[in-house]
Amino acid sequence: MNQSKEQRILNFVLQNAVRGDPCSVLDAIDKYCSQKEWAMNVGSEKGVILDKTVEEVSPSVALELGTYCGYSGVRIARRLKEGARLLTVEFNPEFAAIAKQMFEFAGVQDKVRLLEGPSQEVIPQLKKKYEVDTLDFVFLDHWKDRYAPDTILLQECNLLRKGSVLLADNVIIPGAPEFLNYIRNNSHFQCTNYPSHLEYMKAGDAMEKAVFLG
Ligand SMILES: CNc1ncnc2c1ncn2[C@@H]1O[C@H](/C=C/CNC(=O)c2cc(-c3ccc(F)cc3)cc(O)c2O)[C@H](F)[C@H]1O
Ligand SMILES: [Mg+2]
Repeated sequence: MNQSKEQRILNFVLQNAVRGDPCSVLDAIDKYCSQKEWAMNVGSEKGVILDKTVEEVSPSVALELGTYCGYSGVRIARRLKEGARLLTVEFNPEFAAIAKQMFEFAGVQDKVRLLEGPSQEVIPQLKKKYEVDTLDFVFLDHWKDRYAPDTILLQECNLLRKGSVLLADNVIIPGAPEFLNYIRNNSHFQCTNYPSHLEYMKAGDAMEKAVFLG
């Protein structure tokens, strides 16, 4: 059975990156996806916005929705302080298996916990099953029409506290109009837009940061 693109990305990392070196893993994925096969990783340009936001927030507990191959999970985990953890949610078993191997090769597996399942089922379990009190940082990068409902669900489950930071990828391409409309017209969130470019392409894209005001 011929391999998937995601398996080819992982193989390229295993053969070209350095085990235990997260930066070399990110560089290998960016090299493969810019030169061989495009893939929907947040990429190096928007990745810097992600890095800066994680450094600014310095989260103890971070959540990622949409693990895919683990690129942004490695990107976030490598910046986490001692004892901090990333919970990342992925419902496609093939992608989850790829991402798990990516985290182990990068050496961030002790900081990352991959939760297999749909976000709408996992989010309500975070407090009881995964011992989360509140989330300091949330990276949204899953199906774009799920950004708004999951942001509402996070609030309904009391997972946000004053100062919790949401960062959403792709608010231009593919776009998340319902999310932008919801979050920018909601007095409980302070929003900032970060113009950038679509990963590995010249087209314009942007990230949106939303700070929960409580
Ligand atoms: C709905 N709840 C979910 N729960 C758990 N895992 C989920 C859930 N929903 C999806 N997943 C999981 O999260 C991932 C989905 C990522 C979706 N990302 C994109 O579509 C996306 C698309 C483009 C793009 C831009 C231009 C173009 F021409 C074509 C594509 C660029 C981007 O940066 C993206 O992030 C994964 F695949 C899915 O199993
Ligand atoms: Mg994305």
